[in-house]
Amino acid sequence: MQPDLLNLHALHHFRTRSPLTHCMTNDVVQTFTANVLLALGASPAMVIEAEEAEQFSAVADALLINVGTLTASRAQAMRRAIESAVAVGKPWVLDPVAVGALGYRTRFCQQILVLKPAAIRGNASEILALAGMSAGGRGVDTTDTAASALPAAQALARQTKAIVVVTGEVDYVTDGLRTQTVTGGDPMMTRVVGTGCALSAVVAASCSLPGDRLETIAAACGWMKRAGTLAAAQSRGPGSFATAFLDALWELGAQQ
Ligand SMILES: Nc1ncnc2c1ncn2[C@@H]1O[C@H](COP(=O)(O)OP(=O)(O)O)[C@@H](O)[C@H]1O
Ligand SMILES: Cc1ncsc1CCOP(=O)(O)O
Repeated sequence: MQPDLLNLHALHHFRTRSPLTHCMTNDVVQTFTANVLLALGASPAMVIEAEEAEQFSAVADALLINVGTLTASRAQAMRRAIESAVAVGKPWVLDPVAVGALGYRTRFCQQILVLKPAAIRGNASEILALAGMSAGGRGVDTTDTAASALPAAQALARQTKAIVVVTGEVDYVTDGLRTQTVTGGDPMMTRVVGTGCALSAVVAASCSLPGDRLETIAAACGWMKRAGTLAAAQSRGPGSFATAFLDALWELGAQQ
């Protein structure tokens, strides 16, 4: 990551505005996602019942839709929440967990793309599959590199008008015309569940900020990568990494 991509100005803005972030996410990563948002200064809320989700997404600053543990009733609630957010101009972000590998969620994600997500964040296999260019990864894990998925990300961005983020050893953030590259992080980020899902929540929160959305989302990717680098240097394995990662997000900007 280039130093300026940490974008401390955007980080200060993010913390000051503390985006109220409505997370409709999977069962595995709820607490970690909330803690990542809190460590960065945002305000998470996990509201999932259809009636409440519809109500809350109109009030929150941004909505995250993560299909990691999708069920039919959750799909219905998610659709109502998205429609409600869109009706009042609030941004929503899609994390297409394991799309391509599994049929029901793949069809659901393809259907909701017409509701115009502000951004889509996935690993390489998920982005390739959502773009219709491959059959998906190994469950929730990628079998492709982010670089190999960049053309698919750019095509998906042009098709949907969303900012598309494809993550991995290098993250790419694209609107189909411009592409930002974010380096850094550590492979240990893939040994703790939820770093990708939590990044998608941070991307959602970032979408609520004014300014150049591509730049802000790239900054958000940089914050996560920077925290991953710092945490890896201070930890002994996945357990201490997760704790050090949250601490690093909390301290981000203090000594950089
Ligand atoms: N090999 C790697 N080196 C450095 N950072 C990585 C690596 N793989 C993934 N990351 C980072 O881990 C986070 C999760 O990305 P990824 O593993 O692609 O998502 P997912 O959890 O959805 O599969 C991102 O911040 C990404 O930049
Ligand atoms: C393990 C698992 N199973 C269904 S959702 C999920 C979490 C995936 O989280 P991430 O891709 O961010 O590590």
